[in-house]
Amino acid sequence: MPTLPDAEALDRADPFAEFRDRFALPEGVIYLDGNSLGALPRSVAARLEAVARHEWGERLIRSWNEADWWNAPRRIGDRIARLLGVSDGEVIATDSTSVNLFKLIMAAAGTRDGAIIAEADNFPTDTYVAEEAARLLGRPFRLVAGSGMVDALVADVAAAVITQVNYRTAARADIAALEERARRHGTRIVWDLSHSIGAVPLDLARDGASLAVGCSYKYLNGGPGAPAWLYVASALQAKLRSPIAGWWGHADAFAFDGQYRPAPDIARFLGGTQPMLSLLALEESLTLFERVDMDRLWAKSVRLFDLFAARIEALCPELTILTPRDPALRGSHIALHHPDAQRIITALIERGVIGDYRAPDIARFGLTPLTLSHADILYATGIIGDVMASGAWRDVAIEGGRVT
Ligand SMILES: Cc1ncc(COP(=O)(O)O)c(C=O)c1O
Ligand SMILES: Nc1c(O)cccc1C(=O)C[C@H](N)C(=O)O
Repeated sequence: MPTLPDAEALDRADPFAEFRDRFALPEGVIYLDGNSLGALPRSVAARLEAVARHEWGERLIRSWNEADWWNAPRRIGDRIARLLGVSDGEVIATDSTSVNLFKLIMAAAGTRDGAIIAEADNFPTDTYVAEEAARLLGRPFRLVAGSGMVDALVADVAAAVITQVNYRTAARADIAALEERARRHGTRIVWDLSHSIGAVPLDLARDGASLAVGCSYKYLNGGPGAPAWLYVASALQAKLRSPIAGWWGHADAFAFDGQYRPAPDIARFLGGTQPMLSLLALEESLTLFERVDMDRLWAKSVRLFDLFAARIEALCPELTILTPRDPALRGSHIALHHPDAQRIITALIERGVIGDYRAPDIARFGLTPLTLSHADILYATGIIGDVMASGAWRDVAIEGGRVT
């Protein structure tokens, strides 16, 4: 079993060690939930203060032009595009993931007849939105097990919603293989990359993906409720129509034209006025990624996972690792099965190890390479081992409350 000297040796060779100080993490906490809400980058707090006091407080409405607020969704989209492996002008930062899913499913399914399908084991918002889109369009709707998606991409399917990294198990789908199959049948896939972006290396252009959405408050550290993003490959942009025709998506917004004409480009997927404070917080957090090589970041995630998994296997025979062991088949969190996962997570949070619980029986731990050291994993797994060996979790009262 790996021990502290092993972890310290890995920390000495860690190319991302300097990033930890860029985050404002509280003392006495090992934060293993960056896959749900990313930690606060110190520079984001400073930027928010400057934007509020100066750009809003002093420059007032002039900041739409002077501080280029108006172009923030595109500007931030271009930064996100680099993490997706696509080009400038193909991504826009806006709305929530749920709203962006709605826009892209309606747009994609609107180009041809056919059913809408979604994964039965996906994060519920994806299935809710897909089913409602099918109802609005009068199309058949089918739920498919994630593992059955390849076979489900058949000729009568207009659009499929697929999440690359599953929110519970972290199992990772093969974008290139699914796109290849979808192309053969003229089906469009809307990818949800909420648990992928900023965690696993992505190359959507190479893999043939043309539509995607995702969150910014997880591995991108954009803050609670940070604006999400959407990607539409440039070749498709003029062919797809957003179901939300708002003035920010108009070809000439300041003409205040009575007739809606969608912008010719990615801006047609904007609705109304965008949340500037949140967008600029996200813009600031993305500066962290400017100097991050995603392959190297992923290599650190793999080291953190291997360390975590080896220690859990040695210390906690009652916990079963649900996440695939092959790095090519998973994302950057680890899921452990136990019938009393909620009590265990609550006991760990009381001891400063913050992970989360997903009903009914999964304990989830995010392995975010920018904020975690290998020694953190050593200490955290040591505490998990103590809680399991002592049975301390059995005394935890669950009072109808939820653990997010
Ligand atoms: C796969 C996936 N999609 C979407 C969401 C959330 O969407 P929204 O930002 O609209 O709440 C989450 C997590 O909250 C998620 O895990
Ligand atoms: N988006 C969240 C929220 O608004 C409240 C609590 C948690 C979340 C999450 O991000 C959940 C997360 N997508 C998950 O993977 O379970």
